[in-house]
Formats: sequence, structure tokens, C-alpha cells
Amino acid sequence: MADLPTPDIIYTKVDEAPQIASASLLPIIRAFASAAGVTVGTRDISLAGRIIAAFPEKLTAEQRQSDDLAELGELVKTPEANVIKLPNISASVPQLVAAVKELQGQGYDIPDYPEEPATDEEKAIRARYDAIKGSAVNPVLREGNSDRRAAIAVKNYAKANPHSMGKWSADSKTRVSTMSGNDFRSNEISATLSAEQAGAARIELVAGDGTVTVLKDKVTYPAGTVVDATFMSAKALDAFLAEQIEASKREGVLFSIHLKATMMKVSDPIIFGHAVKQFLKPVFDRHGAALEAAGVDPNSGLGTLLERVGDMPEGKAILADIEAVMADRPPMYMVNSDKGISNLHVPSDVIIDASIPALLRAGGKGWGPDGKAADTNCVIPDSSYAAVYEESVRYFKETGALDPSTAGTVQNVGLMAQKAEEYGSHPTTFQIPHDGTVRIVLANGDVLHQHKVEAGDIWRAASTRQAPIEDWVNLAISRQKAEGCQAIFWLDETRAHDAELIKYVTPILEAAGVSDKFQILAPRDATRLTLETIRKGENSIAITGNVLRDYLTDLFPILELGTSAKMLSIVKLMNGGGLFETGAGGSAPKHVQQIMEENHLRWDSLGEFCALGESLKFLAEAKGNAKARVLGEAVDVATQGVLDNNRSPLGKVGQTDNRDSHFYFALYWAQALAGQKADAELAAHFAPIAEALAENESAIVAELAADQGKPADLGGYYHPDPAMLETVMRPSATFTRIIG
Ligand SMILES: NC(=O)C1=CN([C@@H]2O[C@H](COP(=O)(O)OP(=O)(O)OC[C@H]3O[C@@H](n4cnc5c(N)ncnc54)[C@H](OP(=O)(O)O)[C@@H]3O)[C@@H](O)[C@H]2O)C=CC1
Ligand SMILES: O=C(O)CCC(=O)C(=O)O
Ligand SMILES: [Mg+2]
Repeated sequence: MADLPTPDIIYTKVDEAPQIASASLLPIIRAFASAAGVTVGTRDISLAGRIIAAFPEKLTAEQRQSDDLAELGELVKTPEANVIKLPNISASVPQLVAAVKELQGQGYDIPDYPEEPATDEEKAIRARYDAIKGSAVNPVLREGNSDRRAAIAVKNYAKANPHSMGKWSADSKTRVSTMSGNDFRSNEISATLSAEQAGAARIELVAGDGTVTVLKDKVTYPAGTVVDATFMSAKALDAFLAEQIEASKREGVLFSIHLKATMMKVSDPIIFGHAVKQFLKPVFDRHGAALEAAGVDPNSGLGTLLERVGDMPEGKAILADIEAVMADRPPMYMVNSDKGISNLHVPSDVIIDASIPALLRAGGKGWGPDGKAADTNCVIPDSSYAAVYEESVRYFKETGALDPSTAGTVQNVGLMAQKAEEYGSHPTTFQIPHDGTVRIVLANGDVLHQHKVEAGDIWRAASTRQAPIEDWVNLAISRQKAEGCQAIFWLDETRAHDAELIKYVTPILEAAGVSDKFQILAPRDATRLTLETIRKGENSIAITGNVLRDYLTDLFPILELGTSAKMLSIVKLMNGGGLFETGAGGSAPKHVQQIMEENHLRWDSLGEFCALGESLKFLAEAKGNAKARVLGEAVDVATQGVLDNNRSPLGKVGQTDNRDSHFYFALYWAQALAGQKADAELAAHFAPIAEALAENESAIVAELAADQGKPADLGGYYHPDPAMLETVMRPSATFTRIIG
């Protein structure tokens, strides 16, 4: 692969629903692109692919795979990069373990995930798996800042065809609860490094007796980097969780906890584990030692715990105690009440960016164990960003739900490049082994930050480099100029990190003479003003750090469009390339269950269509390829056609599914190419294709529907069989023949 020329466009191979959809869509894209001499290659960044690439010495020559993520990580630093990035799994430990088991079952001799590595060999294996765990892909590829918005056609479609919204009532008991102190927000300290302070820093823990343990050496901080340090007290967290469990019961609401255990792959699984232990406190008080001896890690969730307990000699007694405790606790917010999967079963099942917006869209209701919607206590331990959701809940209680048929839109310009802020903090996040003082010692010997900590506290340093900050402010200036609407920097001058960012933002706006076009507001105030603005039908640009980029690009699209899957998501890479993400949502695991059970795929590829159009137009500019522009503009026409003609997938067997929507996308794309005047050669090439697709519409639609309603075998969940996937996803011989 290495000595072949890099394809014009790289389309990523990922996981779950988007990967299943690719089996149908990518052949269409490749066939159409080849008519313009545009090559479309793939690189495998799936969880299974990354596991396989990590253990070459264990595998046969046929099984081995190259490290495509590393290759793409280099490519995105070059002006040639043109990557269409689909959502991939950011694996929690239970997902990683399941993927390993599936690969072993397919004959891959890869080692088990060592939960408690003891030997050097086990530690080395664990280190390889730790590099694969959590959000291990996006931070590597996102060498630029983020521009996420709904294309005008998509927004107009949502206004004309509004999705249903749950009703809010003023006496809803739903609320957001968050820590009042001793959390990441309140313990944060921050500073911007001078040239003298730049270089390789060290993070160390100094015990009461003066013994120094180096937690991390050689952390590189260039001049101008904003460096934050903070910690969450384990004791304060436990007290807060205990209080909220009690309060939920008293108030008669569901208990729920919303974290980002995927992107915050070190801190948030630990916080999740605290919630599991607090919820089951009497069980852990009584059986803690036995559970630990059996290798139970509460951070992996109740699902794994229940599995392990089943194998323990005292399993029956523990299960009886668990049942008794659960009966005494508040009802829990459920992931799947039919299957008994609760919020605390798997750390990656409830991911805050998607989970809270879905609850807000439903009028402040979560699903309880009885399968009924109910008011919910949304526990968000750290208070850094909880105010956004708290203010949203208050606002909707006051004013009722938003009306998607009249609401304006919120776009986002997000600071993301070079592992900015908390989302890049995993290598410098530590669960503190013993009481002491953590300090950051800079290259010149200065102690930049220090905190007194206790055993179990979660301490972290996060950094944000100067060039990405400047690029982000300039992107905000150009986006505001293009839109001419309200633009708000969601920064809190009373928060240490934000105060450092404001010192960068203000002079850049002043130098550009545009200070009057922007406001700087703390997240709570920005939430209120933004909701008031869109309720009036006006638009707003949210200019945010990395976490709010993630949260708001699910929150507002889910309220406005019903889903974040339809977003345009562009990453203008800092070295000149382009990364085009498909929507702002994830890989929709529920959709995979559905196709396996009844061969209906409700995944909507609108995000892929939008990204493809942008990628082709970028290619046209970058490589002076006029045909690519024609192809790209025709993609936009086809996307509009899919919307206007209601060809997007729906939820049930017998309704339009993903494959149907791809057929209509191909038909409209071919018709747009046949009908355009800019390139006669392309028009002549696509005229017979458009004609054949139109003529065979009913035959193709019937062939696509023939196997629906029956189970579909894909040959694997994490590592499906490509031939079986193709059989399921390309069932129309007529369509396949015409596409060629
Ligand atoms: N950029 C990336 O790489 C991202 C990856 N992820 C990963 O995705 C996985 C799932 O995350 P989760 O937080 O549950 O979020 P998802 O966005 O995957 O799922 C939430 C719900 O959103 C709806 N949805 C999302 N995308 C589409 C689509 N294209 N078409 C139709 N409906 C859609 C589905 O609703 P319904 O069930 O009602 O149809 C789905 O159940 C995790 O493994 C996570 O790590 C998450 C976010 C971004
Ligand atoms: O990388 C991930 O785990 C998720 C990314 C995400 O949710 C986003 O960027 O919106
Ligand atoms: Mg997100």
C-alpha cells in the first residue's frame, strides 16, 4: 500500500452502521468518481482493524494489516490530505473485550485484554490496547479546527418537515445536578507559557515525606501554550453521588449519569466506576474484597460485574444482595428497558453529547425500567459545562419546547486542532495513588501549577497551543463575515482556562476591527441568549472550545433537525488539507441490531452525501480538477433531491431504508451530471446511466426490498465478512450491473 500513489480521496473504513452503509454507498461513489479520473481509496480505522494492526507478530501474512491510522495521522499534516471521515467506535473496555473475542473466534491469534497486567509481557500488551481504547482516532486526524453547521437545504427541509418534539411542562421534575465544589471546574488553574518557560516539562507527585514519583516526563509545551491543571476530589465525588441517589429517590425521578467515557477515556470511566460503587454501596461494603479478587472492575460497568458474579462461588448471595439494593434505590434511566440494560451497565452506552439532547427533545423525559418515560435527575458530576444543560432545562420549562418549523439555526466553530483542551488530556491524567502534592515542573525549573491531592483523586493537565487558538479565532471571524449573524465566544471569564483564552481572543478581534461583531459570554448566559435567538427564527454562531464543540453540535442539531447525522462537518486542516466528517453523530449501534434482526438499515447517509460534495469541491480547488467540481456540484443537487423527494431512510421494515436512499442518490446524481452543461464528456457518460436507473426504478426497489423482514448475517459485528456484507447491502443485481 505504501508505495502506491495516495488516492485523491480517502474514504475511511469504520464500524457499525456507517460501515454497513458504506458497503452500498462506496461502490457508487467509486464508479461515479472514476468517470472524472478521481480515485477513491479506503483506509481502515475501525476498532477491529486497529486491533489487528497492533499485533502483526501474532498473525498470518493474510491476516496482517498495516497501521492505517498512523498513515492517515501523517497525511492530515500535508496539503494533499482529502479525507472523508465516518464515525468510528471509541471503545470502552467492554467493547474492546468483545471485539477481541470476536476476532479470536475468527481465527486471529491475538491476546486477551489484560485487565490487571502483572508481568512485563502483559503490561506491554495492555499498553498496545490502551492506545486503541477510547477516542483514539479523532484526535489523531483532527489537525484543524471544526466548522459544523446544517447546509441551507437541510435546515429548510427540517423547517418544512419538522420532527416531533416531546412536550415540556412547567412542573417537570427533570433537573440537572452537578458538583458545587472540589471538581475539575473549581480546582482549575491555568497559565500561558512564555518563551523562557517553554520546552519539556515534568509532572510529579511529591509525598508527605518528600519522596518524588514522576507521573509523566517530557511533556512538550511550546511557547504560547495555555496549560491547565485541575483535579476532582474522589471524596467529594462520592458524597455528591450519594446525595443525588438519595435525592432522586425522594423526588420520585429516574437516576441518570451522563459522561463522555469515550473521549475522556481516562477520567470518565473512573467517575463512572464511582457511580457504580455508590449505587451498589451496600454490596461493595459487604463483598468488595471478593469482587476485587474475582477481577471485577466497577469502571467497566454493571454488565461485566453481573457476568463475573455469575461465575463466583458466592455468586448467588451477591446477586441476591444486588437485587435487594436495587429495589431500595431510585429507578434507573435505561438504555434498553426491554433487555434490562441500565445507564450503569456499560460506560459507553450513555454518552453525554447525544444522551442529554435526546432527553431534551423528548420534553425532559428518560426511559425507566418499566419501559415508561419519566422525569429524570441528570447527574453531570463536573460543573465545567453542566450549566449549558441546566439552563436549557430551565428555559424549556419556562417557555415550552422549541418549534423546529420556525427555529433559527446554531452553527459551531470549535477549537479542536492538535488535541486541544480536555479532549487531549489522557496522557496527563492520573488517578492519584497516594496523598501528596502534584506539580508541573517546567523545562526552566519553574513550578507552573501545584495541587494538594488525596489518594483516588483524578488529576489532569490539559494544554492548548497558540497556533490552533489563533486559527480558531480567525475561522470564527471568517464564518461570522460569511453569515453576518450573531456570534458568541462561549467563554467564562471567571474560569481559569477561559480567562487565558480570552487574552488571545480580544486582541485578534481588535486587530481585525471586528470586536463589535462578537460577544463573549459564559456558557450559561450564552445558552439562554442562543435559545432566545433561535426561538425568534434568527441564527447564531457558537464559537467554543473542544468539549462544547462536541456537546453543542449534537444539542442544537438534535433540537433543530431531530438528529446530528445531517450536519456538515468540515475540518480545515492547518497545513492546507481537508478532513470532511460525516455529520456530528456517532455510529448508531442500535441500527446494527435492527439490520441483523430484520434486514432493515435505518442509517441516514445524508452526512456522507454532504461530506462527499465538500470533498469533491475541495479536490477541484486543490488539484485544479474541473471535473471534480462538476461531480461535487451534482452531489449537492442529488442530496437536495433525496430530501425533496422524501427518500431518506425511515425506521421500519417496508419503509425506505439506507439502500433505497443510496439508489435514489445515485439516480439524482446521474441525472444532475447528465443534465449539466459545464462538462459535455461527463454529461454524455452519465446520460445512459441516468436513463437506465430511471427505467429500472421499480425493479431495483423490489430487488432491494426482497429480503427485508428476515434476519441478515453479516459474519461479524466488529469485523464483518466483506463478501457477506456485500451480499446483504447490494441485493439488487440490476442496480449493481448499471453502476458497473
Ligand atoms: N465522530 C465520531 O467518530 C463519533 C463516534 N461516536 C461513537 O459512536 C458510538 C455511538 O455513540 P452514541 O453516543 O450512541 O451516538 P449515535 O449518534 O451513534 O447514536 C444516537 C442515536 O442517534 C441516531 N443517529 C445517529 N446517527 C444517525 C444516522 N446517520 N442516521 C439515523 N439516525 C442516526 C440514532 O437514533 P435512532 O436509534 O432513534 O435511530 C442513534 O441511536 C460510540 O461507539 C461512539 O464512540 C460518537 C460520536 C462521534
Ligand atoms: O471521538 C469520539 O469519541 C466522539 C467524537 C464526537 O462525539 C464528536 O466529535 O462530536
Ligand atoms: Mg459528538
